[in-house]
Amino acid sequence: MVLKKYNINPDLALERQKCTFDIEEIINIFDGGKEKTSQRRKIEDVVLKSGLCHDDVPEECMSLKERYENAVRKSCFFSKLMKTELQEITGIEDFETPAIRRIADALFKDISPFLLHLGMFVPTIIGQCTSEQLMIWLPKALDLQIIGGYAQTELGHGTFIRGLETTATYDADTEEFVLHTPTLTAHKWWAGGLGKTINHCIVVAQLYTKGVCYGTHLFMVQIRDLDTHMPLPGIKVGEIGPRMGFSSADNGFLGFNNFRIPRNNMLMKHAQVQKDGTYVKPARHGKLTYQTMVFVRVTLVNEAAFNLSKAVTIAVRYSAVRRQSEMRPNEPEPQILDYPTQQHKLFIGIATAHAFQLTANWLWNTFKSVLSDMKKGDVGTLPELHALSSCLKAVCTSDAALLIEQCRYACGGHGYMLSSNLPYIYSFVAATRTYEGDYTILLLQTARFLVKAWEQAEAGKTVTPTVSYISRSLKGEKNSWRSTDEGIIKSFQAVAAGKIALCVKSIRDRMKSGLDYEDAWLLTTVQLVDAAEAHCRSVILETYCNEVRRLTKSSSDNVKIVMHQLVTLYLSYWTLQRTGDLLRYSSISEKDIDFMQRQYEELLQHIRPNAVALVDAFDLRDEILHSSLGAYDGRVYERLMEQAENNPMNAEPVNQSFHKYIKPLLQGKL
Ligand SMILES: CCCCC/C=C\C/C=C\C/C=C\C/C=C\C/C=C/C(=O)SCCNC(=O)CCNC(=O)[C@H](O)C(C)(C)COP(=O)(O)OP(=O)(O)OC[C@H]1O[C@@H](n2cnc3c(N)ncnc32)[C@H](O)[C@@H]1OP(=O)(O)O
Ligand SMILES: Cc1cc2nc3c(=O)[nH]c(=O)nc-3n(C[C@H](O)[C@H](O)[C@H](O)COP(=O)(O)OP(=O)(O)OC[C@H]3O[C@@H](n4cnc5c(N)ncnc54)[C@H](O)[C@@H]3O)c2cc1C
Repeated sequence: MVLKKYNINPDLALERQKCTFDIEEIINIFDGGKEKTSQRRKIEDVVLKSGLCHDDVPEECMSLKERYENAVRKSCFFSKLMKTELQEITGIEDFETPAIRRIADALFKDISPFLLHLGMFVPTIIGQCTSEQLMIWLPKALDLQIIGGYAQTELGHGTFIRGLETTATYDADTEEFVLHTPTLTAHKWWAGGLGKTINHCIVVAQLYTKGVCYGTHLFMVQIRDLDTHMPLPGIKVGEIGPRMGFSSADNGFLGFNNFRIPRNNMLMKHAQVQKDGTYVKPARHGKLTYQTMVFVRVTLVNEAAFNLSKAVTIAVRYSAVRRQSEMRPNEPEPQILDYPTQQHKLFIGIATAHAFQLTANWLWNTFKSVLSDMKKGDVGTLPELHALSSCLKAVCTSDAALLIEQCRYACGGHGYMLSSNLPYIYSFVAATRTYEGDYTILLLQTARFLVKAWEQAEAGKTVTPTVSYISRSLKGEKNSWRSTDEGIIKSFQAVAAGKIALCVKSIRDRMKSGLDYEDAWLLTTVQLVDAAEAHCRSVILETYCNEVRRLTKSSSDNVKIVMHQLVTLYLSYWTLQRTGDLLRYSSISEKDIDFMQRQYEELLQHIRPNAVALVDAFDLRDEILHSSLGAYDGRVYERLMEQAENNPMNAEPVNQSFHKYIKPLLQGKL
């Protein structure tokens, strides 16, 4: 759609005059410096000027097939643009560039069918191939001579990877693997792009050689002819059908009928099958084939932050424009943003977007540092990364989904319109809670790490920094509540330590009563999930505070004030959400809780004048927001009417169904 130009809505113009800080300063902080802001804007200019974002009809008014075809068209031209003009700005290998991810949303209101190519296929090649394999596939994949996806999940199993049924049996006579789908439930299911788009695929299958099963391994498989795009003989492939979101991407199913691939198509960086069929197991760590999942979990924290920032931008701008009800008789209707309950719904969204973005950046740096350790042969930091990325992916995607839905509630009926974009943002983020490891499953992985850390600390061993609070707790350090940043973080750590202690005790008590470890663990899983969530909260709170302090060191006083107001709001909000836990595990009193409640309500008032400026500081262009409610100019009603008038349903004054059905019904002739 071409966005019509309007003058700024007067309410929104007034809001911007109230701003107490330099927006550009905050924009630079989140981009990582002035240079990066300028590079991002250049990238956005190039993409927006390309005309690629244009749709003849709104995406939501297209059929599923049209949506898919439109998304493929845009993906192809976008890829070409990335190879040409954008390459000059970013450098071809720089797929990490967050600016590319951001501007991709200007093209796709839903998602690109190529997402998994960049999001999982290329990262798997980079992380799992030998250098010889890398030289064969990486240039082709980066140049889009081959397009790929990641097919792990099957109809019968997603979570339990060890239970996957697809087999890859080595045939030493021909030096090939034979891929086979032995049952209905063994069909690959869900892989993005698989339905119609991709010609190659990373397939996760149980490896058999010399009659022995060695568990799941990764294989590069060509599934379609490069010229005709027809499925290769022995391949059954298609689209799985409409779903809650992801409508413009083709999630697919895949089955193999004794399909042969060369030996070299097993990704052999970590484990190998030699020509004679001898299996060589990974030298360092048994779970290195899970590395792409860890990578995506890390990027999903960023997705949670980015999508929440979009939703809260839309809802805050709308709330500044929308007037409803009256605060006192005969007074003009106030902006709904003036209601404290509305501020309560929204300002936590702004603070959370900051908290998650800074946590995502920190996690990304941790990920890079673990990768560099692993390159040197040291896998010692991997368990902590796995525990961190698991709980942060679970909690951040889950919180973001809830807060995005809250943004929709905050926009009343208009938030329910697809043109608000809130339903799209929600359905995308809701899926992130499930894929790449379901919420509960990932928290249980973190819980395993926490229980182990507890046992290590008990044995007097040093534990990693993110769980050092366990050692303090075991030394008998009592928590004394203080309502400062550090004080609150310490109390949240005391909550996490208290919950981990209870889990350990429950497991041990259950074992004493005769249960084996597996049953004792199983019966404690409700508490274990809770403990892992509490640990994750303490990590987010601490990272957010530390990062704001670090990043605003040389900022102006006004930016320091407003960024710190949001930190305090976040800490107060979570204190009030978790009073039960804090009363149980810290020395917080009723009086302290009253103080926190008052502080929270005062903060809402302090933040109120800067609310619009704070969402402007996410620097999200209208073309990325795609929202009739959230555009920079605040012309909500004009856009809603514009969209209604453009609705293809209104192209004819009388729909044919009147003549076919309604009229005969009215006349008793049906
Ligand atoms: C156009 C431009 C766009 C740019 C694109 C860039 C970014 C885009 C952003 C979006 C993202 C991209 C794509 C998004 C779209 C959709 C993608 C969706 C993809 C998928 O969903 S793929 C399928 C994912 N599936 C899962 O996640 C399954 C979850 N299950 C598991 O991970 C495992 O089964 C399990 C639950 C971890 C259990 O595994 P298991 O082998 O049974 O192990 P355990 O016995 O439980 O544990 C043994 C031991 O191993 C440790 N462990 C487990 N996992 C790992 C790991 N990953 N790393 C390190 N260690 C691990 C575990 O902790 C245990 O350790 P102990 O010491 O306790 O023994
Ligand atoms: C939009 C979308 C895109 C996807 N894209 C891909 C892709 O590109 N490639 C790919 O391979 N896969 C993909 N997936 C699949 C995805 O990774 C899985 O759906 C996900 O990992 C969850 O697994 P599942 O469906 O088997 O859920 P299940 O494991 O069946 O989960 C169902 C419920 O059971 C619970 N549960 C399961 N096991 C346990 C346990 N041990 N303890 C306690 N509770 C348990 C879960 O918590 C959950 O509540 C995609 C999924 C979606 C929704």
